[in-house]
This record gives sequence, C-alpha cells and structure tokens, in this order.
Amino acid sequence: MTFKRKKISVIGSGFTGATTAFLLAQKELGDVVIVDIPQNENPTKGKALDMAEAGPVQGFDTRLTGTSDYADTKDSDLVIITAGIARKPGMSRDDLVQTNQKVMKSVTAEIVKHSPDTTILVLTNPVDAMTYTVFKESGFPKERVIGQSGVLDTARFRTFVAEELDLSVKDVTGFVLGGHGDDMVPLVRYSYAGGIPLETLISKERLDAIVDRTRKGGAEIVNLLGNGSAYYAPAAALVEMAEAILKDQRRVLPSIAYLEGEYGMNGIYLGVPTVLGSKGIEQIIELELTEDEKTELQKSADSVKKVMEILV
Ligand SMILES: NC(=O)C1=CN([C@@H]2O[C@H](COP(=O)(O)OP(=O)(O)OC[C@H]3O[C@@H](n4cnc5c(N)ncnc54)[C@H](O)[C@@H]3O)[C@@H](O)[C@H]2O)C=CC1
Ligand SMILES: O=C([O-])CC(=O)C(=O)O
Repeated sequence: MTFKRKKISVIGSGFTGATTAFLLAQKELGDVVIVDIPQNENPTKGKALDMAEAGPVQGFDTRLTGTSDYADTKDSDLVIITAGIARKPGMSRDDLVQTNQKVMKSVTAEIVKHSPDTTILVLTNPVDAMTYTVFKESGFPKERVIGQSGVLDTARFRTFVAEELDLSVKDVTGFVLGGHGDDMVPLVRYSYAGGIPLETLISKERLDAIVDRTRKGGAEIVNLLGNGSAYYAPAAALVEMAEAILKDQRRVLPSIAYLEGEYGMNGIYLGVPTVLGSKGIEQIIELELTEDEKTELQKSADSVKKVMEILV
C-alpha cells in the first residue's frame, strides 16, 4: 500500500500564515506550501526554508515550500486563506472589507484553478463576509468553504475562565456563536469547568466581565501589539480545524458555516456549532436557545449582513 502525503496550502505568509504553516509542520499534518504575492516571494521562501531547518531539531519530516506560483498548490487537500490586510489600533475588522474582498476574489480564482476538489478554510477579516465571498467566487459546495472564528473566540473565553477559577484550561469548555465581531454570543449556559456549569462557579457580574473581554479579545491584542493583530491563537485555532478535516475526526467545533434555514437564518455565513470531518462541515448542530440568546444571535447576524451589503 502506498501512503500519499497530504498537501496543505497556506495563502499569505504574514504573521498568521507563517505561524499556521509552522504549527502544521510541527504536527506533520501534511506537506505545506506557503504562497504570497510575487513582491514577497523571497521572504516567503526564506520563511519556508527556516521552518524546514527546524525539522531536524524538532523531529518533524514536513516538506515546506515558499512560493508565489499557484501551480505549486496543485491538488491541495486543504487550502487556508490568511492573505490580506490586518487592522491597526482604532480600526474595526469591518474597515478591511473592500481591500480584502479584492484579495479573496483573486486568490480564490487561483485556488479553484489548481485544486478544484479542495476544502477552503478562511481566516481573513471581516471573516464572516470574506468566507461568503470565497463561497460565491469558488462555486464550491457550502460544506467545503469554512470560516474560522469560534474556535479562537472560545479559546479566549476558556483562557479567561481558567484564569478566574485558577483551573486548567483543559477542563474549561465553552461555545461562542455568531459573527466575529463585538456582538458575538458567548453561550455561558453551555460552558463548563470539569463538567460543572460555570454559572454555579462564577458570579454573574464576573461572568459578564469575562463575556465582555471575550467579545473585545481581538481589539485587546491589537492595542497591545500596536501594528497588527493576533496570530498565535488564531493559527492554533486554524490548525485544530485543519486537523479535524485532514484526519476525518468529526470534531464538534464552532465554524463559520453557510446557513440555509438553521437558526432561522438564510443566505448568510455565521459562527455555529458544527461537525468537522473529511467532507468539511458534515453537520450543523442546532442548539436550543433562550429568547435572549436568539435576540443576541440575530443582532450579531444583522451586523454581518450590514458588512455583506458593502460587498460588490
Ligand atoms: N478570523 C480570525 O479569527 C482572524 C483573522 N485575522 C485576519 O487574518 C488576516 C491576516 O492577518 P496577518 O497574517 O496578521 O496579516 P499580515 O499583514 O501579517 O499578512 C498578510 C499577508 O497576506 C499577503 N497578501 C496580501 N495580498 C495577497 C494576495 N493577493 N495573495 C497572496 N498573499 C497576499 C501579504 O503580502 C502578507 O504577507 C487579516 O485580515 C486579519 O484581520 C487575524 C487573526 C484572527
Ligand atoms: O482582531 C483582529 O483584527 C484579528 C482577529 O480577528 C482576532 O484576533 O480576533
């Protein structure tokens, strides 16, 4: 039996793209091709070579390629889009829409040309609208175009809860629904520490503060960094989703998925609980929501729709 190595292409060799590529390489999830614009070809090749040279020390066997030629991405099993611009202090993610929509259109055309059967994971912001753009441009079935926000937002929530309770992050679970913006919906009712509902462990006032910090988690990092946005936790989130897809794990993870009736919404990409496996989004899980949670989710969806109205 011959073993075929998987191939993962990461579009964009900036902070998130390079960090994602390195984490993918360390986990040996497949060979990694990193693509950036021609003006950035040498730094992209340099990053790929530098990462490959960590292999002997770290004990990974991943082949890494840096390129500006999409022919190198041919027949990728998974493509991760991180290309585009990031926000700076004072900006919202939505301020990036016009520039990044153009980037999504051009990179999607190349991806589809060289890997017509691949699955695409989108990170670029504003990510709900950018995932929709990639879906439309690619013509792919909805289950093969997926956006990342909920794994990251939930990871932030879990970090803050673990800190509050002085417990292992491993024992804290949560679920953040909705768009990747200030009105995302951390579902406290579905969040636990070691199986114990958080509402019985943390006061309402402290939980409200943690929810608020989670909603503004991206901006907190943007303000600290001063010249760009988060990349370690976003890359880790992408790699968890990539692993679920490449290894057909059927993980229950929040994804930005195309809704056609689920949660009473239509024609919109939004963060919801999903089952991720080799077919991409294999199922959307519909949680029972209270009236308040439904109202919050609708508000978040309305914000995403406002950004979608700007799309051309
Ligand atoms: N969805 C999420 O949870 C998160 C989204 N992001 C978003 O990810 C995106 C990337 O962030 P960073 O990596 O920090 O930015 P960065 O500026 O470090 O890197 C972006 C890279 O994209 C490249 N690029 C631009 N146009 C391209 C094209 N047409 N083809 C190929 N490459 C192209 C640039 O040359 C640059 O190397 C931003 O839009 C950011 O807002 C970042 C973190 C979390
Ligand atoms: O805040 C940003 O611009 C980047 C991002 O989406 C995040 O870190 O959540």
